[in-house]
Amino acid sequence: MDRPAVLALDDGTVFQGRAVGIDGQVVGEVCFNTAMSGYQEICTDPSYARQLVTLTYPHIGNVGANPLDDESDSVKLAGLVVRDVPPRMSNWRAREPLQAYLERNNVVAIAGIDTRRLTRHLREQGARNGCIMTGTSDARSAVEAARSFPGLQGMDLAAVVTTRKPYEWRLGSWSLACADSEPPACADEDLPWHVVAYDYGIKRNILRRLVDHGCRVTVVPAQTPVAEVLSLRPHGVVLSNGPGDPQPCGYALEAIRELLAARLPLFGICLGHQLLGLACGARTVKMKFGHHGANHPVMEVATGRVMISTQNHGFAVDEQTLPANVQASYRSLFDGSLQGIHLRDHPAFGFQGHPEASPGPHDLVPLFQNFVDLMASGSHGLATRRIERR
Ligand SMILES: NC(=O)CC[C@H](N)C(=O)O
Repeated sequence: MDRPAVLALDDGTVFQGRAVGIDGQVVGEVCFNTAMSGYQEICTDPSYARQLVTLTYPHIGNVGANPLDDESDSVKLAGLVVRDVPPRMSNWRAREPLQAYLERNNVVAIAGIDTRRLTRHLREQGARNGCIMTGTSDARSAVEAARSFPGLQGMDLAAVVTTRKPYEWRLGSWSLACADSEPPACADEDLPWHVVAYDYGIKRNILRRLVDHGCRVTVVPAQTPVAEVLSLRPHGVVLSNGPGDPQPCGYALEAIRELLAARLPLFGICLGHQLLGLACGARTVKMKFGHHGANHPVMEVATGRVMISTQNHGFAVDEQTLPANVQASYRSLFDGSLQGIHLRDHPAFGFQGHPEASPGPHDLVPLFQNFVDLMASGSHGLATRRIERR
C-alpha cells in the first residue's frame, strides 16, 4: 500500500508523492544532484547534512545497497527526493534493496516526484528551503514547516558531524565495514607519509585515496587544537569536505592560520578549500543553487586543460577577494566560479570539487599526488605543481 507524502518548498510550491523511507517530517535546503550513479555514496556524504537531496537520474535503487559504498557511518542527508524506485534490484554486490536501507537508516524519502520540474524550478529560483512530510498530503502545514528552516547560511555543521574522537585510517581500515573484503595487500610500513586529516565531515574515499598514495592517516575532530596536531608530527594536513557554511567555523580558520605559520603542507578539499581561502583573507559567498553532480568541467588556469569533476557545494570562495599571495588554479566551465587555489608563499592548496569523487570521474585524483609531492619537498615546497599530462 502506498503511503502518501508531500514535498513543499518555502515559496509555496508543492509536490505530491509517496513515502519510500520511514514515516516522519524533515526540513532542510532542497538541492539537486545530477550524478547518474552513486546514490548510496550521496546519501552518506556528510556534506549533505541538513539538505533534502533531489536526484535527477530517474531510477534510484537499481543496484540496491551494500556495506562498502557508504561514505560515512550512516546516512547524513536530511531527506531524499526521487522520481522512481524500481521494484527489483540487480547487482552482485547488493545486500538489501534501497528501501530497506533507507528504513534501516531512519531516512525520510519521497518518490513519485517530477524531479525534472523540481530541478528546473530550483535552477530558476535558486536553492529553496523545503519540507518532506509523510502520511499526509496536507500541503499547507508542509509549506509552513518548510518556512521554519532558517537556511544553511550562517550554520556551522562541521562541528555537528565531526568525529568525537581521533582515529587512525590505515590499509584495510575501510574493510571494517565489510567482513568479506580483501585483506590488505601490503603493510603499514609501506605508507611512508603520516597525514592528519581535520574531519569537518570527511568522506571515506578521501581516506582511501590517501592510503593509495602512501599515507597513513590520523583523523581528528574539527576543533582539535593545532598544538595536539603538531605533537603527532605529521608530514602534512588535510582539511576535509563538510556541510554547512564555512564562515561561522572560526575555530577552523584559527587552526589553519597556525598550520600555515608552522609551514605544514596543507590540502583543502571542498569545505576545507573554502576554509583555507577564508583563513587567507578571501571571502565566501552563497551560490544560487550550487554545484552537485559528477560531470562538471573545470579548467586548470595555468594550462587551459579541462578536467571533468565531481562537485557538491553551495558556497564558493569569491575569486575577486583573493589576496595577492593566493592564486586561482581552477575555474568552473559552467559558471566561471573559482574551483581551486594555491598559495604562492606556503605549501598549501585547495580544490573546490571532489578529487576523490565517489561517485564520479577520476580526472582530479592526481591532486593527491600533488599533496604527496608537497610533503616530499617539505616546508620549502610551493603548491604550484600541475597535474602532469598522461
Ligand atoms: N562538499 C563540501 O565540502 C561542501 C562545502 C560546503 N558545505 C558547501 O556547501 O559549499
